[in-house]
Amino acid sequence: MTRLFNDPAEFADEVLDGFVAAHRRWVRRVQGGVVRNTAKTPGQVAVLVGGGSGHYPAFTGLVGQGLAHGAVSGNIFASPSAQQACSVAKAAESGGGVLLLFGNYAGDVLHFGHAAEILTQQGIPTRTFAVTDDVSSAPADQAAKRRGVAGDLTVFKAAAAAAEAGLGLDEVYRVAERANDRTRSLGVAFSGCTLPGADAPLFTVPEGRMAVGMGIHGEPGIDEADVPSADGLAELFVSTLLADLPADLTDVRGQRAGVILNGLGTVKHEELFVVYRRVAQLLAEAGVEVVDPEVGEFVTSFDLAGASLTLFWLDEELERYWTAPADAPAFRKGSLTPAPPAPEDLAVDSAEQTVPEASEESREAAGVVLTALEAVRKVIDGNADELGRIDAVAGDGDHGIGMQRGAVAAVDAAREALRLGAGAGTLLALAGDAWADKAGGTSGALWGLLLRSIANTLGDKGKPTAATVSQGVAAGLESVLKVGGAKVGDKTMVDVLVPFAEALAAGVGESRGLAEAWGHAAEQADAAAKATADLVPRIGRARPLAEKSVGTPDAGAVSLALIAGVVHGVLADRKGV
Ligand SMILES: Nc1ncnc2c1ncn2[C@@H]1O[C@H](COP(=O)(O)OP(=O)(O)O)[C@@H](O)[C@H]1O
Ligand SMILES: O=C(COP(=O)(O)O)[C@@H](O)CO
Repeated sequence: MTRLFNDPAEFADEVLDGFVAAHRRWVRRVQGGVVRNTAKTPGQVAVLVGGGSGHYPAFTGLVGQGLAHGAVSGNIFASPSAQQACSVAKAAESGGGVLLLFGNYAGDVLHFGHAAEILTQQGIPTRTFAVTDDVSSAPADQAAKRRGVAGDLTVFKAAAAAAEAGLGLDEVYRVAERANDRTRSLGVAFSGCTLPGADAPLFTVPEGRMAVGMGIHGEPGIDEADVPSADGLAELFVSTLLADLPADLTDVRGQRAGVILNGLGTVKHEELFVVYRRVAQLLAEAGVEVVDPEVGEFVTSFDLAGASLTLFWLDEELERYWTAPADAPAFRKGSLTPAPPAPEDLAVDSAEQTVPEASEESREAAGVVLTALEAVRKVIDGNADELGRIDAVAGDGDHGIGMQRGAVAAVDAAREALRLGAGAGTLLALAGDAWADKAGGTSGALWGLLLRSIANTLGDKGKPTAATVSQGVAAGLESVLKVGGAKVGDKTMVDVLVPFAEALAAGVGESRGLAEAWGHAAEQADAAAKATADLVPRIGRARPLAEKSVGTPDAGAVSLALIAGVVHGVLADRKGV
């Protein structure tokens, strides 16, 4: 239960403000996250870590000498945006390129991947790597599908120490990959977490029972069992992880391993030490030599009651990086020579925004686009709680907040664009970028793409027509399919976007006006969204909770249908559109 918060939608930003205020020796705030507050080493690879909030000390608490150069910080349990990652990367990089490290979650993969493309195009060589240490999230022969949990720390630490040692970008990437190959984690949960403002936990575990293999956003595990003794939990952890070894390791006797016993939110350090006592005995009995074990909180899951064990199988190189000194707000090891503080003035991009020239007709249409976005904002505001509730049935409960943050940002950006004289295309493009930036998460990335695709087709020259709008929606659909990889029937927003785009194109092809064709398409969208209740999810976070989700529609499908409906209202009010 989270007791102390103000506006839930502002919680993650306010966490960041307070964190930075308390840790100025290590970090400074930049757009999108934090960077080290110490002088840069020219030519050093900048290792940036990131993901959603709610996992402290991941990710911001791991920024400092010997560890990350910066952290990109999203909303609670939602990946940050590509814009945030670009902004933090530009503040942190010092000429050696950038490695973006994050856990393997859809939104993170989309946003960090897009950021890497943008940064590389802008002359900053950038690579990404997704951590996949959670053995419960996929079988060993599908290790690339596994989620990233507390093993984030071993990969972050090894890569960052390699960067600190002066290795180049490709070499630092190689170290991250090797560290990930040799890291395995298993988590358990005794009760769920409750996000700020929510009146119920995101998920529950029956009293006296334990979810085995549960992920850090309540993703279901592989089993449920009675809550064991501390020794019993240690035995489960160690036996499971010794049965899932890296491919190049067959006999653990004589091997050296880093160990992390991680509290997931509300398990006391004292309880962890009791568990660790037995973990250490069991590893010694198996002939494993433990190196620099860590017991505490490293990657949490808000106020979830649970714990995880991570084994990091070391070779000579990985051990050097695992044991190298580090000094971050939430992780200190050894002693190092403090770097001088960073200069006061980190370059801030303060150039006045301008917009390309637009025709009179396009500027007029931009006003209609703004009205439509205002209607979208209103309908999302009115349904945010319900969207969160639906998303919590099988997802992570953040869809309402994410859509709300996206819609608010889109309207603000669109108003400013209109003030600057933008045409319809530019206004919608800026709104889409602002949506993706503030919403984060999978749907933020996809909504940003969708709006940008429509914007590109509208352009700033002539009056948007039914045909250009329909082509824009079709282009948006194509991008969402390509980038998101979902198909019809997977139980996502695609199940609504496909019939919507098809009905719109058909209506426009029959020479109906835009408002009429859109209205018909919106009815199809509404029916398609309702029909997703019958589907079993095959992609995204809802996939593992497949059965639980049947009977509830997909949150992203519902929000898309709501939006299609209110935009029709705006178009219908504009006779002749
Ligand atoms: N690969 C995908 N392609 C299209 N839509 C997707 C995909 N994955 C998830 N979605 C949509 O995103 C919605 C979840 O959005 P949101 O909660 O904002 O993101 P996250 O799951 O990253 O927190 C889902 O309800 C679904 O409609
Ligand atoms: O939840 C997270 C990312 O989830 P997405 O579904 O990818 O948005 C985040 O907490 C871990 O980075």
